[in-house]
Amino acid sequence: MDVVVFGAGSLGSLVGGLLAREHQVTLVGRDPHVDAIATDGLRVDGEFEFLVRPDAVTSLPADVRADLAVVTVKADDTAAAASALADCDLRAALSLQNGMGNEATLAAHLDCPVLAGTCTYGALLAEAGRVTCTGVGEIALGPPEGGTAAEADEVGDAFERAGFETTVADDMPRRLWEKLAVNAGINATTALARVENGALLDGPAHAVATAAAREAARAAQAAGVDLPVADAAAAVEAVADATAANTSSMHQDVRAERRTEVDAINGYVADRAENAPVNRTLARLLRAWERSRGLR
Ligand SMILES: NC(=O)C1=CN([C@@H]2O[C@H](COP(=O)(O)OP(=O)(O)OC[C@H]3O[C@@H](n4cnc5c(N)ncnc54)[C@H](OP(=O)(O)O)[C@@H]3O)[C@@H](O)[C@H]2O)C=CC1
Ligand SMILES: CC(C)(CO)C(=O)C(=O)O
Repeated sequence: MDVVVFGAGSLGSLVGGLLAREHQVTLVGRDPHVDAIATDGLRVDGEFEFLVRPDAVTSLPADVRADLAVVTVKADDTAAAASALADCDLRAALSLQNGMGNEATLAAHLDCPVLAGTCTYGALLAEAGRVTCTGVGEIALGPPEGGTAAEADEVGDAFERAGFETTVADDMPRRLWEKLAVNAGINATTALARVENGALLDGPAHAVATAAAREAARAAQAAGVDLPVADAAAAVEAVADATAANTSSMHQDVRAERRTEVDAINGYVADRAENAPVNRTLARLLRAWERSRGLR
């Protein structure tokens, strides 16, 4: 497969690096990372140890043709990524981003089927030209509205051949909402409390994280998705346990003084639930912090 990975930061570099062992990959990212890959290749370490030499560019040339575009920018950059990809001749696109609404943004710009994905691999861009896999997880992908599609089978097959733990799923709406509930519970709570994910397993932040996830499950139910409230709270606990030593992506953003994905996570829940005081409060606090840093 010819694959464009748009957003060669932490996750995009890991996914692109793994795909490049089997497929023709072009990474779209920023210098100095792109320059280092073009010069010395991309090193993947941590749970893996290999060097690959994918193409790497800072912007896509006009009229690119590819079988697949994998989108791995932060949620706020999805619209810009979609318009950069709009002139390409693509057979399919796949979002592996956290937060809700990315597939709809891509579909509004792209003239190809857009697939939804959830990803539980952990990735950290360690330095220019080197990405660390901090945890092997799973990629689930399928049509965002659920059901099956030939493109999902083809993309799933391509990921499997590249060595990913892959599930082609016919229940992506439920999976997307469950991942949203997990991120709603863990990300903002850990970012504001400045704690690692494992600190949510007990102690004062546990109730905040599980309450945010329960609200997300109620918003899912209001959207017609069968996500039991107890399952959402249990998912937060299971992920906090499995990733206890992790600094969540939102906590990393706050540490690095970067704008967060709060609008696509807690903000999304707060806007869709009839009553979501915990998500609304978490979103307001994060937005207040972003405002104080000139990030919004
Ligand atoms: N990291 C992880 O382990 C996981 C991340 N995710 C999700 O994946 C998504 C990406 O996360 P992550 O990889 O950590 O984020 P990063 O910020 O590390 O990566 C995104 C990269 O895309 C670049 N980028 C954005 N717009 C453009 C553009 N127009 N042209 C070229 N490059 C661009 C960014 O550059 P710049 O910053 O300069 O704009 C950045 O380098 C998020 O939704 C996250 O929640 C999901 C599961 C695991
Ligand atoms: C699963 C979790 C919470 C792992 O840290 C994550 O997706 C994130 O940090 O964005």
